[in-house]
Amino acid sequence: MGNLTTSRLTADAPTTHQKLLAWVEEVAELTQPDSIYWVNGSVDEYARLTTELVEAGTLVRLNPETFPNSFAAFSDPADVARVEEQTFICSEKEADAGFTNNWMAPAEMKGKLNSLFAGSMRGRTMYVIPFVMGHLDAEDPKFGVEITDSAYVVASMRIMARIGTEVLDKLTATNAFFVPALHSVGAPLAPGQQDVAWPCNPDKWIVHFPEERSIVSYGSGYGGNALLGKKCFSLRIASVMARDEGWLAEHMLILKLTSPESKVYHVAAAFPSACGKTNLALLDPTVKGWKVETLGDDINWMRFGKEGELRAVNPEAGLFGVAPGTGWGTNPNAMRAIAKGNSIFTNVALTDDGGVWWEGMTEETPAHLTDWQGNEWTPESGRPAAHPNSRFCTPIDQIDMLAPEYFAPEGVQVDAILFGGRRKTTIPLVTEARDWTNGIFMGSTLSSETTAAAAGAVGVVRRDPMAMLPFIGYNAGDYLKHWISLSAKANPEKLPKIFLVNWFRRTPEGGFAWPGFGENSRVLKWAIERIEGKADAVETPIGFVPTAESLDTDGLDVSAEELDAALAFRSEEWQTEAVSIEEWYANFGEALPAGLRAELDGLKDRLA
Ligand SMILES: Nc1nc2c(ncn2[C@@H]2O[C@H](COP(=O)(O)OP(=O)(O)OP(=O)(O)O)[C@@H](O)[C@H]2O)c(=O)[nH]1
Ligand SMILES: O=C([O-])CC(=O)C(=O)O
Ligand SMILES: [Mn+2]
Repeated sequence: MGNLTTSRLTADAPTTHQKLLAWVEEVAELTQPDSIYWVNGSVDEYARLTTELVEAGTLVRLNPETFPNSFAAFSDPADVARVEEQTFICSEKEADAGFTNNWMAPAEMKGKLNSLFAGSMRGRTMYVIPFVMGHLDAEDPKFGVEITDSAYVVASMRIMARIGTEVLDKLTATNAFFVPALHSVGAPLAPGQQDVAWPCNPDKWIVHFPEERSIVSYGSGYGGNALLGKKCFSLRIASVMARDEGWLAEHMLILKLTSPESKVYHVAAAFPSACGKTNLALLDPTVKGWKVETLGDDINWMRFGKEGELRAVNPEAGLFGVAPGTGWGTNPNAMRAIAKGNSIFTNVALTDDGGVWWEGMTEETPAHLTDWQGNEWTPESGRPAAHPNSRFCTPIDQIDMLAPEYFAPEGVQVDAILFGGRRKTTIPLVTEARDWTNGIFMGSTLSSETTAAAAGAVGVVRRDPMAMLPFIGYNAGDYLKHWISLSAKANPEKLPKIFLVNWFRRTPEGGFAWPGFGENSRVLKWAIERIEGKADAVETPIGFVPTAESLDTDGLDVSAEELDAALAFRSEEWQTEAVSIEEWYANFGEALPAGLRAELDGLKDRLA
């Protein structure tokens, strides 16, 4: 509305932060919303917003007896995953975005975005969400403000991040810097026009300006495209901040492991989207005497501490987990967290008694469901009832096994780093790196089959350095250099050991060679025993792999053939792999750190 004048806006706003006020005014003038609402993050506000979303048909309220205070949303069928093809890093220089990112000159992109956003919020409310990633009482809290015209985004952001009045008050009191994160579903309403349940636009743009540290997202309402505190801020923009400030923003889970001798270890693990982070973070160990507690399931901010130790913090406040495959058998801890309620499910199926269901949730398949597209569904329908990238969004403090250190701004000391991908062949269950640089080599050459978490083909092997391919906010060669140069700050005694893992290798018959999930605790146990100098290993050209006796297989229901298929280093597979790594490294040109080139040369020599 043209009558949202500067003075009225400023008078109503719950802040005196001049930059924030100026930005809110500028966006309102451009996007022309009906009204502006400052999100305070309260329980009452959440109740009101979700009730409105139910009335609008965006949310379905679930049965309060089985899923208290929980809702299901169903997206447009064309808005179900991150859109990597439409994701841009708009640095001043193209070289600073590097070959892994889409790039456009900032001025040109801003021209395009300005025309898309002109009037884009007509007929809608513009919500202003103050948020902080990481702890509000961190030494240097990382503030953001998301402006969005989607109440679904507001409700989801309340689960995923620390938001609202307390954040805004500190942002105002310290006159701190914040990352402006602008989002519109790109579906303005003409006067009297009826809204749809999931407004969005076929034209989608997920844009980052790394020098300005700002984000603009248009056309999608889906998770990673629209909850801008998550991948856009905490990985793409944060990776640039981390490069400049000397830390690491990584796509990693963080877990705490306690051995039978009550020794405490922390493990960080980078796996690409839909490759097992949430599941490992909530693991129910099958090895006796070992305890796992959760710190984070997706994002890890790490820095070297005063004693040269690597410390990790989870900047998020919720889980945005892949629903299919999450079940009472595979991940009971996630199921218990979900059962406490206060969750938003997106693109799952509905049961006849007002609950949710997805493939793999229960052993028995319900006889009748409403699928994620609102159609009648029976086991004979011949299609999945839930979308393969359907998600549960649940507060992290509902996890019974949450480690108390989650609440500590100084984080935890990392003892081991795992890099893992989804590979049918070649990559053994676990390989320990020869040393730190060799471990960075493993991370930089990580590969995985694509999944439903991003739009596009599924099952294609691609290199995904540190599981960060879609999330490095700058030149990937500089990113690898940053990993190497940061290690100079480390206490060599305290550098984590690095391991390459693969839960997804297949037998010749095509099944998974390794049962995965809780059984992955056997691999964690081996890794820790390597750190303690207790477990044996065989040296191969790619690193150290477990001996038959050193991996605890007590009570494991796996045949000798399966175990061999999971564990074996096969020279012929690695001949092919080395060629593929060479091709991958060629993309970096001069930007490839010399130490990593030397690692590849060393591998080739050892394989020859
Ligand atoms: N076979 C097998 N499947 C697994 C294992 N761990 C996870 N999965 C499946 O892989 C899919 C993705 O697992 P998640 O733990 O949600 O993956 P994620 O890395 O957290 O994914 P994002 O949230 O997209 O980043 C689910 O369908 C899981 O059931 C495992 O050890 N073995
Ligand atoms: O970002 C999202 O939409 C979900 C997610 O965790 C991923 O894709 O890695
Ligand atoms: Mn996850």
